[in-house]
Amino acid sequence: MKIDGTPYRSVWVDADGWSVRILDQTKLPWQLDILQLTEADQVAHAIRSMQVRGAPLIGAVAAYGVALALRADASTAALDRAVAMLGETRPTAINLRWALDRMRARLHNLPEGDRVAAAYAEAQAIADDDAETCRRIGLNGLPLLQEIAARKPGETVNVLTHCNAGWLATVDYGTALSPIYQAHDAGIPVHVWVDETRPRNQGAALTAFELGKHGVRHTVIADNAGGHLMQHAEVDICITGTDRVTRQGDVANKIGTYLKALAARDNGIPFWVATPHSTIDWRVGDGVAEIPIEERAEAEVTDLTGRTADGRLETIRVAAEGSPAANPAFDVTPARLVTGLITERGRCEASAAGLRGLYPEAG
Ligand SMILES: CSC[C@@H](O)[C@@H](O)C(=O)COP(=O)(O)O
Repeated sequence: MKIDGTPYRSVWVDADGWSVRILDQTKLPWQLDILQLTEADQVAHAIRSMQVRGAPLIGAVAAYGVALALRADASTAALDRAVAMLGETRPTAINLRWALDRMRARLHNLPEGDRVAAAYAEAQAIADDDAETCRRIGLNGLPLLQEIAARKPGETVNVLTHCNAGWLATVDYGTALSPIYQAHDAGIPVHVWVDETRPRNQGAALTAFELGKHGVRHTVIADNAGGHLMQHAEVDICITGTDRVTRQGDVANKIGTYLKALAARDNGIPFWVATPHSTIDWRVGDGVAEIPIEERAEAEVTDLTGRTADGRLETIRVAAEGSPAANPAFDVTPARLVTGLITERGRCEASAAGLRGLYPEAG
């Protein structure tokens, strides 16, 4: 996708042919900082500190992290160490484990001398696969927005989304935002309600930035506003991304997604979740019981970061001094509240049967 006319992916290999470039997402939308990663430790830090975030993107960046580790030491022990170290950076998004398992499977049995080139090729394949997958998710989600537009000709199609599941969260195009970009490009008058997504404000900062750069009409709302807007017919459809879909169709996503799904159900509004194949965890059934939920630092809740009028980035405390905070970063929306899943293979019911129908070869 583009920023001010320049095309970007959210991760790429530098012109030097080996170092890895990312956009520092802790600085967006205020500064466009491109970081250069040269060691696996830096990749782990980038994922942990959320310089890169979003389930598909952390998988792809971790894959490049393995390549960087092997460049320093191509032994099997180093491969295993890198996979273990990178795999511990964030617990909820299954794409991380999916990408690292794929890297290990590809590289483990190769002679040491062949591993570095093969690691870069595999990481590139993961990144390219993600971009194409997300493009297809857009194509497969587009009819949902076209149907709404056909029901109310000339009127705005209002979509509500949570967190950032756009191109910044993937390698390109995004998941939840991909159908929205397709619809906008096709001339559908789409408008997006952007949940601010406390505590880290990925909606207000990243989704709003992306949509603005693409010229998509949008409005940032407090997380608590969605239910009210739904009650007053201001939302036609909710579309979110996900960090892990279970084989029975439960969906983990950014904290607060579950509450939006409940409000959508109460108001008869379709609640769709866009997911690439790499986000489906066939080993897990009951998402509420089994998906590990990341607990992040209290400071993300007690403090806020933003830009001052004179252009400085500043973090201030908004919670009462001394009050403790809890920060579960994700929640699980049970399949019964999900209208359906949008995948690169098409759309399906959020259920074991629905997923099996699209992925008959799975586990
Ligand atoms: C296509 S991204 C899907 C999810 O990863 C996204 O909705 C989300 O919850 C991201 O959380 P984050 O904590 O910013 O990594």
